[in-house]
Parts: sequence; C-alpha cells; structure tokens
Amino acid sequence: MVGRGSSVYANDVLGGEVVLVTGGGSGIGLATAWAAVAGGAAGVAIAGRKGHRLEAAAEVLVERGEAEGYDCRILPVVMDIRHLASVESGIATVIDVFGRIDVVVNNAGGQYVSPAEDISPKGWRAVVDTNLTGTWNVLVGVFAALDAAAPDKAALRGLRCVNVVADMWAGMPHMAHSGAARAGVVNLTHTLAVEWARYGIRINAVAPGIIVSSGLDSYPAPVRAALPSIAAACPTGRGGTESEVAAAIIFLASSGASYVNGAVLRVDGGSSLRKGIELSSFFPPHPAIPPYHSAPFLADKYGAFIQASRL
Ligand SMILES: CCCCC/C=C/C(=O)SCCNC(=O)CCNC(=O)[C@H](O)C(C)(C)COP(=O)(O)OP(=O)(O)OC[C@H]1O[C@@H](n2cnc3c(N)ncnc32)[C@H](O)[C@@H]1OP(=O)(O)O
Ligand SMILES: NC(=O)C1=CN([C@@H]2O[C@H](COP(=O)(O)OP(=O)(O)OC[C@H]3O[C@@H](n4cnc5c(N)ncnc54)[C@H](OP(=O)(O)O)[C@@H]3O)[C@@H](O)[C@H]2O)C=CC1
Repeated sequence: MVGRGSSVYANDVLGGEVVLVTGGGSGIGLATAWAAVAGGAAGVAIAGRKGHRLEAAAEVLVERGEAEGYDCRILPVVMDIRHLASVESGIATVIDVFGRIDVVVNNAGGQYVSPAEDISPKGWRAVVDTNLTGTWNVLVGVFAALDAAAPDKAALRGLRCVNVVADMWAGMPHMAHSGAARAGVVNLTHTLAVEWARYGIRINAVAPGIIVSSGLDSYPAPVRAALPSIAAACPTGRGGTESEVAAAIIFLASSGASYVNGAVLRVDGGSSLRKGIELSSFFPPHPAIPPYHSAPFLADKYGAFIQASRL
C-alpha cells in the first residue's frame, strides 16, 4: 500500500510511535518530522536551539498534518545537543509529554568551510562537540531516560536510532573538523549496533550527499555557486532533496529494516563512488540515451536548483 498524501510509505509505518528528531526545525530534520507524521506517529518531538524556529516548524507540521488527516502531536523542544544537561532536560520533557520514545533521529549538525590550518581550537571544538559529542549526548541521554523509565531495560526494547552523517570516505577537504566528527559517528554507530543489540536496540546511519536544503544557505557564496556543478557530477545528475533523505531515515526506523543494524545508508545519488565516476569518464555517453534522470518523489521548492544542476 502506498501512503496517502505525500507519504511514500503506508500511513502506519510508524503507527502510534513517538519520534524525536534533533534539528527538526529545519531542512532534513523537518522533512523527517513530516515523514514521521505521515507515517502515523502519535508524537513527534522536534529539538533544536532556536525556540522560534521550532515553534514555526511545529505550526507547519500541525497545519499540514491536520489538512492531510493525520493525528499526531508535535512537541517543540529547545535543546542544545552540545550540552548533556540541556539534552537530559529536553529528553525528560519528551518522556513527560509522550511517556516513551521509540525512534531517535540524530540529525542536528553542521560545520563551516575552512582550510584545515585555519580552524581555531574553538572552531574545532564547536564542530566536534556538535556532530560527535552531540550525537553521543543524545544517544546516552535517551538510553538513560528509558532505562530509568521501566525495570529490566524494558523501555529500551525496540528503540531505533538513526544518525545522520556525511559523505566523508574520501576525506572532507575544507571541513576537516566535520569529516573527523562524522567518521567518529559512523564508528559509534557500528559499536553501539553491536553493544546495544542485546537490549533490542537497532542503530543505523544515513550519509547524505549534496542535499538541496536550508543548511546550504549558510555557506559562503562561492561555495553555493559551485554546488550545482558538484551535484551535477554525481551519477544521478542532480542534488538530492530533504525528503529523499527523510525517506531513507524512515525506512531505517521502520520494521521494514528490522534486520538492518549498524548499516550506513548512503543517500547521495552514487556520488561517493568517486573512483567509478573517474573511470566511467573515459567512456563517452551513449549517443542515443539521454542521461538518466531520477526525479525526486516530492515536488519541492528547490526544483529550479535541481534542474539547473543537471545542465
Ligand atoms: C561542499 C559542500 C558539502 C556539503 C556537505 C554538508 C552540508 C551540510 O552539512 S549543510 C547543513 C548543516 N548546516 C550547517 O552547517 C550550518 C550550521 N553551522 C553551524 O551551526 C556552525 O558551523 C557550527 C557547527 C560551528 C556551530 O556554529 P555556532 O553555534 O555559531 O558556533 P559558535 O558560535 O560556538 O562558534 C564557535 C567557533 O567556531 C568558529 N566558527 C564558527 N562558524 C565559523 C565560520 N563560518 N567561519 C569561521 N569560523 C567559524 C569560530 O572560531 C567560532 O568562535 P568565535 O570566533 O569566537 O566566534
Ligand atoms: N544538506 C546537505 O547537503 C548535507 C547535510 N548533512 C547533515 O544533515 C543534517 C541536517 O542538515 P540540513 O537540514 O541540511 O541543515 P540545517 O542547517 O537546516 O539543519 C541543522 C539543524 O541542526 C540544528 N542544530 C545545529 N546545532 C545544534 C545544536 N547544538 N543543538 C541542537 N540542534 C542543533 C539546527 O537548529 P538550531 O540552529 O535551531 O539549533 C538545525 O535545525 C546535518 O547534520 C548536516 O550536517 C550531511 C551531508 C550533506
């Protein structure tokens, strides 16, 4: 069954569950929060530092959810993932309101562009604290709260965690802090997938390629200007959309992925297969076959960018 509205999944893929999305006030996180609503979640908590942004996002989710006939409560939670005390207090609020957490999406993150030699100690700490320690804080924060919620670790059973990382396998030039932190999150994902499996927890990761999201707006103009051609160089010929990453996250959170644990799902149109791209560039395109165009499944506001990126 294909879901109604804009869901690519059945409307009960997350039926009655409670989902916490960090960075849920914008971009990929907001698209994930929406996908959870459309997947039948009973409650979606969106966390971030900026209360006004979360309130605005919650309003959008509630309005759209009501318009499409979903029954989901949205909870904006101000939380700075860099600080464990803030994370603990945010998670306590989620559990007070919803009584449980079934899915955690560690999506909050970011970095800035800088030659490695110019990254200051404070800048290094900011990015590593956000992406690596922040993810760790949320994971251990949720674990501790659910452990305390019921005896014998019963509330942990069935917990699913999805960590959003980045394509750093060929290094992340001019983002050394982020590359190192994301590689750390991938290893954390592998480690906890093994260590926490005994509690019935699954933990996986999603690695987006270039996704045309609000996050890119913060990059300097020359970087933004270069993005369409970088995106066009990927085998799929375009940048991805926020909703395409969200769909991968929902899959990993769903029972459809019940035997997937410790995986890193690349959502990058094939762009991480750089060696293959290099080799294939020796062969001209087939004269009779236009480049493969895989259209994103949701119309989105960046359609023009996506088209431009295919030139
Ligand atoms: C080629 C493109 C590939 C694309 C792949 C990935 C794309 C994405 O991930 S897009 C989505 C992510 N969104 C973002 O990256 C935007 C958000 N970015 C941030 O929030 C910051 O980069 C952050 C993680 C460092 C957090 O910033 P903030 O909370 O503002 O940090 P602080 O005020 O605590 O700053 C600490 C320290 O960090 C240095 N610094 C921060 N920003 C910059 C910058 N733009 N340029 C140079 N240095 C920066 C700086 O040292 C700061 O200290 P002070 O100098 O005392 O301000
Ligand atoms: N777009 C892309 O091409 C790619 C994105 N990614 C990753 O995907 C994730 C989502 O990015 P995207 O949606 O594009 O970008 P956004 O910048 O829109 O999303 C980042 C979110 O993280 C939140 N956040 C940042 N720092 C903190 C913090 N300390 N505590 C709590 N929340 C925080 C922000 O909210 P607030 O400011 O309110 O705290 C914001 O909602 C990020 O981890 C990003 O690095 C990875 C590869 C590529």
